[in-house]
Amino acid sequence: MTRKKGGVMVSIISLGGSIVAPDGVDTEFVSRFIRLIQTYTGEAGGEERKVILIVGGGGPARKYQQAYRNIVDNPIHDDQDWIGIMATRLNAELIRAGFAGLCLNPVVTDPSAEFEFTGSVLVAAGWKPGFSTDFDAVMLAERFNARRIINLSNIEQVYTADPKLDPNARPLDQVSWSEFREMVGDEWTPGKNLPFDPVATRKAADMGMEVIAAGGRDLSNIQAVLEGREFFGTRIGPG
Ligand SMILES: Nc1ncnc2c1ncn2[C@@H]1O[C@H](COP(=O)(O)OP(=O)(O)O)[C@@H](O)[C@H]1O
Ligand SMILES: O=c1ccn([C@@H]2O[C@H](COP(=O)(O)OP(=O)(O)O)[C@@H](O)[C@H]2O)c(=O)[nH]1
Repeated sequence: MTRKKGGVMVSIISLGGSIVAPDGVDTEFVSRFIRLIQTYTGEAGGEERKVILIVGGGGPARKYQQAYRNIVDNPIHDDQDWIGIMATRLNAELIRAGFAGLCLNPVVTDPSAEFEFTGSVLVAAGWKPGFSTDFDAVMLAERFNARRIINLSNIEQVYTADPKLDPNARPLDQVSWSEFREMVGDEWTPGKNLPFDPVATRKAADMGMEVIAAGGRDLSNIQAVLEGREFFGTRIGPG
């Protein structure tokens, strides 16, 4: 999550579309979340605090992808992904504009390209087919030498299996990359609901990163994660 260089600390947050736009936009959550980040970046924590938010597609991404699958006989993976990407960009544009003066740069849609980060907050969205915004978050973490990604979703912890499908699924406080890879598999499926996508998982594991998976709606818990205090969630990391 963090990089301390020249007194600047950059936190990388993968903001799940499921909490920004579960169906339509959750405006109450979005305004409360923006206020939290405004307060966090505004406080002097001994160094300048900056935040990069990578925003997912949520309900609109899945609905439009489903509509496309209903319309054509042989839906193409890449086209499903491009539809999802556009939903991430719409959500991201809303968040960027919501930050007003704190976010001075355009939404980043290619984490490998040159871009400026002059404000306190930078907003990123989907890039290209083949993975989710989790992968874009890993790319940005690599670029900013961050060891940690905060992954906020509609679920408070990672479970042994999808708790919506498996009643015996157990929540985990900690899970190693190798165990997690067994859970999520290796293959990318457009629109798939997973705590962290398989392609992002491979890269984050190779880089020895740590992902903190936590619920997006508990703002005091998010603050605790940002400030390096005790929190409720799951640590995914090297074994
Ligand atoms: N092992 C697991 N642990 C927790 N959630 C899982 C797991 N496998 C699948 N899921 C599903 O992943 C969902 C979160 O992914 P997703 O809906 O894509 O969130 P976001 O939009 O926040 O990225 C959960 O609500 C849950 O149904
Ligand atoms: O760089 C990206 C980011 C997103 N997507 C597509 O957009 C969808 C929605 O993004 P994401 O899964 O990150 O949203 P969230 O799970 O947070 O709602 C994904 O399932 C992919 O189909 C993509 O192809 N490339």
